[in-house]
Amino acid sequence: MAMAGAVRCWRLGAGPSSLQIQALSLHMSKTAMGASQKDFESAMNQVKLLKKDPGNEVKLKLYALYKQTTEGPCNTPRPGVFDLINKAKWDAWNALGNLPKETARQNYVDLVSDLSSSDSSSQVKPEADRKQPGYETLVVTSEDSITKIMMNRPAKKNALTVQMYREIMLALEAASKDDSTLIVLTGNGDYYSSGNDLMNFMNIPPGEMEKEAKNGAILLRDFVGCFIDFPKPLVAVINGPAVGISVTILGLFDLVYASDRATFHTPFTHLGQSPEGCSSYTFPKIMGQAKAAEMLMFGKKLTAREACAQGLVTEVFPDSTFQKEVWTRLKAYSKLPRNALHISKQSIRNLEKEKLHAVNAGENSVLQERWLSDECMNAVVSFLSRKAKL
Ligand SMILES: CCCCCC/C=C/C(=O)SCCNC(=O)CCNC(=O)[C@H](O)C(C)(C)COP(=O)(O)OP(=O)(O)OC[C@H]1O[C@@H](n2cnc3c(N)ncnc32)[C@H](O)[C@@H]1OP(=O)(O)O
Repeated sequence: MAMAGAVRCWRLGAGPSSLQIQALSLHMSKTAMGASQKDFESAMNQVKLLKKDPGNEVKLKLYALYKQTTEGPCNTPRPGVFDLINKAKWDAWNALGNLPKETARQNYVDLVSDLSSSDSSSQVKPEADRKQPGYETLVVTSEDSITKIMMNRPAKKNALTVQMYREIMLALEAASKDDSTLIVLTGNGDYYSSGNDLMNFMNIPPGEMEKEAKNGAILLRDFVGCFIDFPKPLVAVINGPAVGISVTILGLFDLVYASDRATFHTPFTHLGQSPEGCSSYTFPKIMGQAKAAEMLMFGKKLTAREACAQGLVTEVFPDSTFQKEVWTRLKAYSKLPRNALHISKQSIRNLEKEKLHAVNAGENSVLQERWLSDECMNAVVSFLSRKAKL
């Protein structure tokens, strides 16, 4: 809503200390002898420096006080019923009745002083301060109502260790309760993720195989369950190639943005394994039976553009502008009405939740058996011995 004079612009400007000093001096002048014309002018300048948009209700109040101070009581005709913005402004001004100009000026200065104080205390912290502590395999940050969960094992192509599955679940749990509007999952480095860390299958004492397979299936059930039940919009920012489970759970995301460098690969048969992440249900729904079979059964690797054409990816961006374009888009989306967005997500998901949990349980019990098979063990040993052969 544009409002002449009083609330013209909200732009980046003075640093916190100068804002605090000006807020303090405004506060001191108002308590001493009533606001002067100079205080009023200074407050008008101060409004332009606010970093945080105070919202339409406050802007209307500022507008009304500004008009009352500079022109006195409202005596212009009420704008027509369809001129919504000017009508709201007129109503706010008119509501001040015969408030004396000096009182309006004082109230304007007081209001700006309060806004400046809260604005300076809520200014954006540097990146290091925004990083949430307590994660070893992730970097979790919150900014612009977006919580970003970044997988952070770039040297291992963000392969998912047991610790990483657990930390992602914890980060999702925290994000479901924080004040963010959107949640992003992305990867650090050249890969989005190379899927399950094949070392998860190693160093298991011979007698413990069945127990470990059972534990793995429980962990996987809970991990995928978090994505099924997640109440807010989930966005995957696919910065590079994605393999295995990092691909299959994409069917549970709301938006998937990919760099044109990304690829999508689910080599389950090659690994003696079977699909998980609810992909045996979501992929045929998303891309049709034939294309899903090519990926999930025959391990066909898709380019980002192919994955987009098949409906798995929302949009593909050139790698050179990927981060800039995606984050501009997400920042705009994060300003949408939060509750409406969350309710829409939940309405869509609730239709499928029961089915998805049943699919998740079924996939995991099949996988639990697969992990004990020779086919699976041979594939893991073959990957791990590859390095030794080089
Ligand atoms: C609790 C259990 C839940 C199970 C859920 C079921 C999930 C299933 C899946 O996700 S199946 C998919 C599993 N992933 C893979 O099969 C990929 C294996 N990795 C590769 O094929 C390659 O590493 C690559 C194509 C991803 C990348 O190749 P390249 O560019 O040549 O890089 P490097 O191979 O040299 O990799 C660098 C470094 O990272 C290690 N690494 C990469 N991916 C994995 C992985 N998935 N598991 C373990 N380690 C991985 C690789 O060994 C190198 O390590 P090094 O530097 O040699 O120590």
